[in-house]
Amino acid sequence: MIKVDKLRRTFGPIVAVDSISFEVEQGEVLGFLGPNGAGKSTAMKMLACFLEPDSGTAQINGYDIVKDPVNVRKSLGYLAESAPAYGEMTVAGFLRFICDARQIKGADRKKALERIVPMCSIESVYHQTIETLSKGYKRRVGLAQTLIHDPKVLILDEPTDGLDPNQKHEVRQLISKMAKDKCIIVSTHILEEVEAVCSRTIIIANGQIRTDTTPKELKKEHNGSLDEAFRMITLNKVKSDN
Ligand SMILES: Nc1ncnc2c1ncn2[C@@H]1O[C@H](COP(=O)(O)OP(=O)(O)OP(=O)(O)O)[C@@H](O)[C@H]1O
Repeated sequence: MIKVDKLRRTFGPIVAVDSISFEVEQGEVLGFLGPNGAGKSTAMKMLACFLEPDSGTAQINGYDIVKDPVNVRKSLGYLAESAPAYGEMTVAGFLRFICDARQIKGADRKKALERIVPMCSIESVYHQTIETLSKGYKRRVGLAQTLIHDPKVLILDEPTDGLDPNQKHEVRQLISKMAKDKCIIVSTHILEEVEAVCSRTIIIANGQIRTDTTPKELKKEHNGSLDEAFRMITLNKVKSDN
């Protein structure tokens, strides 16, 4: 469902994403791990057609991100790192706006909203303006926006950022519940999140893929500690670069 082929992006002299290739199948939740500035968000933005690659490409649900971005956007839900939402809109107004943009109308709209509002636990803030919401609720509204058209592919950039432990747990459960029918990439700094929701993990550092394995294997190879695995895999290379 996701096939990434030598995707590369630079910003002036900075190589943010350095020719990465990987595939993700339906039913997989791929954890995208890496230190600050590793290139995770840049890679996700390219997959979601928010940023053009310098070279390379990717197929999402069979559509090419360079040649067919409209169909790519229809096939996927993308939660950006700091989900952009219009502060002055109410949650209800914002979700109606997203439905308009995605051409979800009439009975389908009613069904979509009845599904998504309880799913993301935003009933209590539904008529509140977005600028007055706490960080956690803003994140949940972002998640509702991402899921409203029930896309096959989900690209979630730090979906639990800003949530309290209960909300983190809820969102992880939600991701696990959806996983069977979808193809999901989740970026995170939280190693326990990788264990909780990911069937596979890619560690990226300096724009390159350092490892592509299961969280279980990764732990096994590093004395039962994902923390150590992360440090060894990311810091080692930084040391040898310097
Ligand atoms: N618009 C931009 N202009 C210039 N440099 C950028 C831009 N976006 C990203 N970069 C640079 O590209 C590199 C990768 O950034 P990116 O945001 O993809 O990393 P990340 O792994 O998502 O980091 P974090 O975990 O901190 O969110 C960094 O060196 C960053 O400064």
